[in-house]
Amino acid sequence: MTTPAQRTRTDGAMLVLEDGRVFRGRSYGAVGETFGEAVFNTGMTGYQETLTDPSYHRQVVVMTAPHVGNTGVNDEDPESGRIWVAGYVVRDPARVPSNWRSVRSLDEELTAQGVVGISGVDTRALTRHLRERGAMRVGIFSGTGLGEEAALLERVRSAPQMKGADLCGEVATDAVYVVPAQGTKRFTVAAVDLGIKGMTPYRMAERGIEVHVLPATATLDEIYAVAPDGVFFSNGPGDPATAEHPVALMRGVLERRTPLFGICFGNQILGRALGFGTFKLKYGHRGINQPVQERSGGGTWTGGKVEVTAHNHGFAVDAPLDGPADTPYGRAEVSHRCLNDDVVEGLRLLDRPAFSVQYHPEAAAGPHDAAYLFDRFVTLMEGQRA
Ligand SMILES: NC(=O)CC[C@H](N)C(=O)O
Repeated sequence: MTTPAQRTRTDGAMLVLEDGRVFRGRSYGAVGETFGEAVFNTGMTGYQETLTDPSYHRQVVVMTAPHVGNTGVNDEDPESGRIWVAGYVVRDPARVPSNWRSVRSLDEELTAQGVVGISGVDTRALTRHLRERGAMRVGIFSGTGLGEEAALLERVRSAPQMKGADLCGEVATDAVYVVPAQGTKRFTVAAVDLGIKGMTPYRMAERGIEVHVLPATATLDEIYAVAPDGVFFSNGPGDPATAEHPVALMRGVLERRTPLFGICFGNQILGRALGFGTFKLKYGHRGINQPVQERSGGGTWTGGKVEVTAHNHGFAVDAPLDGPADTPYGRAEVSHRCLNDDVVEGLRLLDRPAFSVQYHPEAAAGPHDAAYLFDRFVTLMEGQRA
């Protein structure tokens, strides 16, 4: 393997999109080749959290922020034990990282983890292309992987699609683990790991919740064996239309009327459990400054407040924005919508203790506008005890 120090900055790399558009740049991270779905992330900060978010499994992430790697890599910020993105595209990588927590450069980290990237790409032009044409398959090639454009294009076109991909089983834990409550334990939550980010159990733990993280293949009996006050369904990669087992599990939880909270993939699973469809967005939402409005009112629901939120989703729920709909589990309404494009960003049951959001209240790196959703989950569990 070529180390970043050995490599000359002129080592060429090529990015080939499924529709035939090609971008040339320099090798960044590991040398070799990789395939995935090309998506763009508009966050100006949080590249470590992005890289290690399991929901990015099989995606090649294009950063719109022009300088990436400025603060290097530390051992505290990862959302999981490894980098999950399939490939990484940046414009201008930091040559000298600078931060008091930095232990190595991002280039070194990508290389050590075998993640193939490309730098020196006009990421603005690439992002505009993806916005116009939609997310699509892509390949990055460097070193001996560089070859005839036509042959490379052929290989990109034979890579798997994100639509129809069933990926939770590839990223979720195999064994149960427990994240202890901080301070006095108040509640027990069973969290179904569909690709959970490390910050999520932490946000619950700091509210006195002991979190039992269960594999995506867990059964309803295994969930109830921990005597949960609430059940949580996490974020995760792939197409929610394939997630038959999580949908069946969630229906079991809804039938028992156990307080339920879902994030991102968990919101899509709730949509499906209620009988709504899901669909693929043209290019998705990925960034940390998306405006979302809470539509639901009453109690702790604000009926109009706008929050700035972190997103990473390429699919969405198809549910009616105009008022509650009847479902097998009572009335359900769209609780939140994205102000950019009216995409459903949250669901709420009116007759059972269950809600979910499409975005990320655990939000590392920030913003923390939506942290109240964890308090709302606590309130549901308190209500069930009363
Ligand atoms: N972060 C997530 O949970 C993503 C959910 C789903 N894989 C999507 O892309 O929409």
